[in-house]
Amino acid sequence: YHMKVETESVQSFLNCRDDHSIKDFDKFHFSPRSVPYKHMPCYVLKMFGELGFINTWRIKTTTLARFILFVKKGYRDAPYHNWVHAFSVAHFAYLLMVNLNLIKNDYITSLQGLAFLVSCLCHDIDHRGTNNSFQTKCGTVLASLYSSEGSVMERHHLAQSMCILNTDGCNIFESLSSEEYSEVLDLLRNNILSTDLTSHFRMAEQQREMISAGFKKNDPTHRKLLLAMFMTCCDLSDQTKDWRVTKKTAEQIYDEFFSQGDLEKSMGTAPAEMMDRERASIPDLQVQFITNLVLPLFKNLADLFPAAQPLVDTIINNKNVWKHARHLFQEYSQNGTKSMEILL
Ligand SMILES: Cc1nc2ccc(C(=O)N[C@]34C[C@H]5C[C@H](C[C@H](C5)C3)C4)cc2n2c(-c3ccccc3Cl)nnc12
Ligand SMILES: [Mg+2]
Repeated sequence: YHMKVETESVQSFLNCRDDHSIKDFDKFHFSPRSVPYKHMPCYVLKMFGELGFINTWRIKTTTLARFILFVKKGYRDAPYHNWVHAFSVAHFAYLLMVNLNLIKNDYITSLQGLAFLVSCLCHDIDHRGTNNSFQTKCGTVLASLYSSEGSVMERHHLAQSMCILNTDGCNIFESLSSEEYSEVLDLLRNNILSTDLTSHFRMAEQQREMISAGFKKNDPTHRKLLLAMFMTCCDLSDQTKDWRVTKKTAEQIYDEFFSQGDLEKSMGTAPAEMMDRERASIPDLQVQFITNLVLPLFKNLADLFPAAQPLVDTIINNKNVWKHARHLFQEYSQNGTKSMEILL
């Protein structure tokens, strides 16, 4: 059996070298969800290589390969919060570093870049398809562990990531010096905890001020705010792709949300509107989410990096499609059509 697992896992790292069907992998418009599922681990390895992390941080390829497979295995088969989501979030981190030359123009150091990519890959490990308020409301084990500090799920994702790093043959940071090691773990913690949207709302104001006052490259607070901003951009990067991608993502997210709402109803608690399939209007919720969260965030990014402006334009396009879809939904949902099917 072990032989089978080993050969299978080795196999999953060989086949992207000869996969010439993938073009534009380095471009903002590329959808990482179009990469064949079985090639994803190999493309993660490729991203580490292209960014120079394997050489700079003396990462053993076998260790990195094993780490990637353990991270992949750490994800559950949730409708949205699964390995494909993790791969797409990590891919956007790669796109930011490559297209905005973040390390070359020393917006971030190579160590911060390494931590950034690893954080994206690990940021939702072992997600159960239910959010923080569900953990606290239903008194789950994770809530008993972390609800006093908040960001319950994010603390669990961090804990799971640490477990993998402490697993034999998986510690990709083993060649780092002790101060580099403690810095990279600190970065992992800050990055993963910053993917809690509640804390994003708190930092959004400071990010706005930082951008308008002028970003200072050697200001440690600015660095922290910038990395937190990047993490949220990666987490929401499906919004920067064409309509088909954002529509499919919405289907997966509301599949998860509505299942949580059903669960809450069966437990006798009333779900939030966005979790309640009887009350939620997906186009309205998406217009709000894009207006209140996604657009301000990517406008900040484009203010600092003009090369990111096309992302803002795509987001505005998608928002207009949702606005246009709103009245289509009202018309169709009268006669019970499963609303998302009406959208091309
Ligand atoms: C397309 C899309 N729509 C989304 C609509 C809504 C929410 C959402 O959690 N809203 C909030 C709204 C307020 C203040 C906080 C805490 C709660 C109360 C719930 C956030 C997320 C959405 N989201 C995400 C996403 C990003 C990070 C974590 C989890 C997810 Cl699901 N990624 N893509 C999307
Ligand atoms: Mg998360």
